[in-house]
Amino acid sequence: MGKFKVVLTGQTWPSALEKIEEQCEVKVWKEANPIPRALLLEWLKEAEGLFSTGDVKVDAELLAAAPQLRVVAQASVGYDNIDIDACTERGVPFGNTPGVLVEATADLTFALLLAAARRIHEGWDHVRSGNWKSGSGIPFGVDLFGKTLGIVGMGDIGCAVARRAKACGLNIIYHNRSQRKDDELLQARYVGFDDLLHEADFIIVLVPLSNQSRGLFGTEAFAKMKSSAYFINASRGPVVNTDALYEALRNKQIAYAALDVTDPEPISGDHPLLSLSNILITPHVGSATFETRNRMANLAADNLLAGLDRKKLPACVNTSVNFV
Ligand SMILES: NC(=O)C1=CN([C@@H]2O[C@H](COP(=O)(O)OP(=O)(O)OC[C@H]3O[C@@H](n4cnc5c(N)ncnc54)[C@H](OP(=O)(O)O)[C@@H]3O)[C@@H](O)[C@H]2O)C=CC1
Ligand SMILES: O=C(O)C(=O)CO
Repeated sequence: MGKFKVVLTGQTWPSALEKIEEQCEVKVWKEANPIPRALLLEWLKEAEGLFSTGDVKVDAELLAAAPQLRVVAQASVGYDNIDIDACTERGVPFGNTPGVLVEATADLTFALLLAAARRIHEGWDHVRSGNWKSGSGIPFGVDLFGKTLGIVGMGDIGCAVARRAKACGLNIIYHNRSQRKDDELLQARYVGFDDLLHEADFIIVLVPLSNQSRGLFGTEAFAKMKSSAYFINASRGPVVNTDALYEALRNKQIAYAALDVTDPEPISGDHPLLSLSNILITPHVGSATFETRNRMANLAADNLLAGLDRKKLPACVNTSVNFV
């Protein structure tokens, strides 16, 4: 039997690539910019597997252009760029990478909270620019201990953030569409969305992007927050209305924002948000550690190879078409 034909929309880690290349003939997009749509569709004409690095839209048009496709695997837990219904209709299982990135993403999310609360980046700028002549002019922050953290999206990563927050003496409230069964264990209180906005000193957003969560944080939501609130988004940029966030920060309706994700993403260096002094932005690096990205690439490769073999994917989103 010949090798499977597989398309990779970007470069992946050597250990994962080696595994794929043992069984597949691969076409890899190696440029820094995303693969042009027309070229991707051309490449997919005969492809049996698609390995996505996250920067392509997988929809009915793409699936129609890939009649031999057996599986789509993506090296991320979020899959807002994938039309799951379209995959299911075509009988194509889609695999993502839950679990393996939880601790790294929780570390980064909590690091954003700490950096914003204690102005770590501003302190470093102060030192590096040679302005540290005495105790004056140093950036002052706010305490965490005894304050309230509101987590919107208390899932795998939200719970890992909650553990870190508990160790710092924060009280935790959270909002999901439904209450968790393990609140007591988590020592977290379930509240309605508006109550969370009113009560929280720090708000962390970790909801998947969906039609329900798109624009969840807009003018109305920011108006309900404390003027001393810190807002941290590590989920997806479009969960937040960027113009509304800009106004809320500019008018000091809220105190500070720290973002790992933006809309648009990447955000350009001359975007108005970047001119504000009460914001900190990292370039979507939640899972970006050597170990974690390696694990994600390998799980995605395992999903891909299982799908090509018509076997059960280790992590499948549309389980109704997962092979048994
Ligand atoms: N910055 C980065 O690099 C990374 C970002 N992410 C993002 O984080 C997201 C969360 O990941 P993970 O924790 O693994 O996912 P999980 O599925 O484990 O958790 C998601 C949680 O969000 C809740 N939720 C879903 N929709 C809504 C909604 N409309 N309103 C309120 N709560 C909602 C769910 O509860 P319920 O169903 O009860 O509502 C669930 O508890 C990913 O989808 C991804 O977008 C992930 C990894 C890295
Ligand atoms: O996994 C995800 O959803 C990311 O955003 C990148 O790790």
